[in-house]
Amino acid sequence: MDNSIEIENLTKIYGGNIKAVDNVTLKIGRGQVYGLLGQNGAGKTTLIKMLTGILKPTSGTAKIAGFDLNKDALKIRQITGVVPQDFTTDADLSGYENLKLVADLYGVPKKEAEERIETLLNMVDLYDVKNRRVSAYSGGMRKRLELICGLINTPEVLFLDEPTLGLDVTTRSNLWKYIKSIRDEFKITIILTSHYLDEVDALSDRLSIMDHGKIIVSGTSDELKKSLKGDIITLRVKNDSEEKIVENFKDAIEVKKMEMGDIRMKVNNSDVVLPELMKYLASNNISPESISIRKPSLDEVFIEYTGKHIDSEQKDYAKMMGFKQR
Ligand SMILES: Nc1ncnc2c1ncn2[C@@H]1O[C@H](COP(=O)(O)OP(=O)(O)OP(=O)(O)O)[C@@H](O)[C@H]1O
Repeated sequence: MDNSIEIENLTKIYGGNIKAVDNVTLKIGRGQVYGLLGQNGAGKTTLIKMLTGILKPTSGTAKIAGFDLNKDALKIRQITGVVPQDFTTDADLSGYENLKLVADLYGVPKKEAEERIETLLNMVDLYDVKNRRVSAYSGGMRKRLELICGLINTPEVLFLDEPTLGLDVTTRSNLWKYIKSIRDEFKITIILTSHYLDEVDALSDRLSIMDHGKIIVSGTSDELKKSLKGDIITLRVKNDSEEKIVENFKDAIEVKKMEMGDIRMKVNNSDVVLPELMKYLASNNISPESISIRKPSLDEVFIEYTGKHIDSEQKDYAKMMGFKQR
């Protein structure tokens, strides 16, 4: 497949010792939605900033639509669109005025800009409110406006950094509809960073899991789920019983104590192991607080490859506390 992005050994070290992006090598095919999944602090934003020419890499290189990051940063800025995490639109201006401003910044000729703005506003169902001040938009409407601001220069590659961060569940899935229609209509490459598993699952053709600045694993969501092989039993018991259970079931494909007191057991066949487990708990007078069986999900994939939960809620709260709104 024709690649839209080719990254080679890209590294960013902040202040001499914070390795935010660590030797990333990755190829991203043209016309795909590519998900970068990782906890806050995994290095996703830093990677995007380098790929859009905003931040200079410490070492390594990348080509965006054939342009070299270290030589053609200006050109890269012209052919990419970025929708950052924080709002960039001006709340005191109308939706239309914001779009016009961005079009002017990119030097889009007047007539072309008018046509493009109209098409984009219709695409995300904002045409009827185009003259309303952005301060009167809902969070979802404003995000839709931000989304099309990133498309004004008809980019070859669109970067969406946590596009639905802080939005409620309904608004988030509503926004997914628009992201899908952008992909289908414009046939551009979309790089999407997110710490929402369902979002990356629903939107990405392929994805990479990032952790501590590194790409841990890449593939389609199905490939990654299939790579897990086996059912997952998650069990929560009182603390002093955990070690005994882990020891007793050490012949499972994998058994380990997780953070928050869970025991995670990967087994070939949960239909066989579950009755054994229940028998063991009963005969040892251990009453489980909770027990669940799951076929591999993207959540399990994340745990398998990073050794931890993605823990969205806590991070959302942290994010919301510092969420910039004008
Ligand atoms: N300007 C900066 N100076 C110093 N350290 C930074 C800077 N920007 C980011 N970092 C650090 O680099 C690491 C990666 O941050 P980055 O923002 O790229 O992660 P992320 O996965 O995008 O998370 P988030 O979604 O919170 O932005 C973190 O440890 C972060 O604290």
